[in-house]
Amino acid sequence: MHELLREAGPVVHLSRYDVFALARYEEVREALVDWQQFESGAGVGLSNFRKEEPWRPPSLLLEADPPLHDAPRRVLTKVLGPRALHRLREGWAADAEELVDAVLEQAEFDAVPVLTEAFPLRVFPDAVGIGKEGREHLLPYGNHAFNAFGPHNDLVAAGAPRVPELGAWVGAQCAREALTDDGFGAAIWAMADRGEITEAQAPLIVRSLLTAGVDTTVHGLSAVLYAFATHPGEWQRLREQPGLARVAFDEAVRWESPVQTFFRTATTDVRIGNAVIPDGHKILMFLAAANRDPRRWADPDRFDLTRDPSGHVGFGFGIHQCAGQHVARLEAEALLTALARRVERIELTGPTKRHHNNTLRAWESIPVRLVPA
Ligand code: HEM
Ligand SMILES: CC(C)Cc1ccc(C(=O)O)cc1
Repeated sequence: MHELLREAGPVVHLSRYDVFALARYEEVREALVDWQQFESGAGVGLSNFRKEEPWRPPSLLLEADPPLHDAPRRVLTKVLGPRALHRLREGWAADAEELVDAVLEQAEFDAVPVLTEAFPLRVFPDAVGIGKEGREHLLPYGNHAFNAFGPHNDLVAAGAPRVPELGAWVGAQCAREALTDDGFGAAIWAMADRGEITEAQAPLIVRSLLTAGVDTTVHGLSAVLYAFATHPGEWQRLREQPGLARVAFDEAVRWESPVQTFFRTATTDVRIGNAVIPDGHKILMFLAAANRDPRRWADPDRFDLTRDPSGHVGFGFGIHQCAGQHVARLEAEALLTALARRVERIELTGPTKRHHNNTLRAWESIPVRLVPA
């Protein structure tokens, strides 16, 4: 389907929702970079916040344009910066080794609940500094948030009944008194003390971490695990060169694109090629199609560790490029390094199952056998 969209032209009008689709690498990258003509402030889903009430108060990063976007972004860039991640590195590596040693006791298991869900849920909530109770709310909350970027279909309807409870729990975790004093959350509140942001903005910035930081890495880790289970030659390459773990994750994010699509809104009549996108219309960006555009990538459908995946749009591009990409990469590096040292081969032991979501390319089940090294 992505091929069809790419070949139909630089812009494709999808009449069902009256949106303008971009599926080629150049056009997607340019739309992501051109925040003035393609705004985020009207929402990055199908819903236009200028016409419809958002399902929750808009994000101060994702759903904001400069200048409102600037201070919250500066804060998250610092809070999720190299120094903060350096402090987490050793602990996350040890946690990953412990988890992998434990799963190697089992001959066969479903890698999704046991590994790719378990690891992010083991390290990330503690890194944010939220309480131990109720963490089972995180995945369904994120799952609904990602569905909510799409049309009001059965997936959104299925999640709607739990929104009040999930939203209340997530909101409560963002309060200063709910957070430990050593996590990302406390660091965000400390920025409010320094006047970099207001006290009113602090909880919403913590909410961004809880919304964007769990389901994405769960499905990103599932994607890289599935890639290695189906490409044994690449797994051997990683075992020979464990330093390839980080680039392997980026190649998996390019190849699978856990975040498949999201939108921008035209702030004027925008000309692309010989098409004009009328002011106020939604633009749907197909990241996965851009990440496999033969105009940009040689042999695009191949998961290939010898490729340089930099420049992929799986984490977005430009001023909204993923603020947590280094957190995601550190999680992946920890888990992949622990696996590469201990596992000779990853084998699928049964049919895999997808988890359907309006935005995420997600996994329900990946049954595997890990052959110990
Ligand atoms: C594999 C994992 C991940 C993927 C594929 C991913 C993907 C993305 C993408 C495509 C965007 C751009 C959205 C846009 O341009 O409108 C984005 C933004 C963002 N991501 Fe990630 N993300 C991941 C993990 C994370 C994590 C772990 C965190 C938090 C620690 C996070 C926090 C954010 C935030 C706050 C934004 C908004 C940035 C802004 O608007 O300035 N993400 N992410
Ligand atoms: C790919 C993006 C749409 C992921 C995402 C979700 C939510 C937020 C937030 O700020 O709540 C930020 C980023």
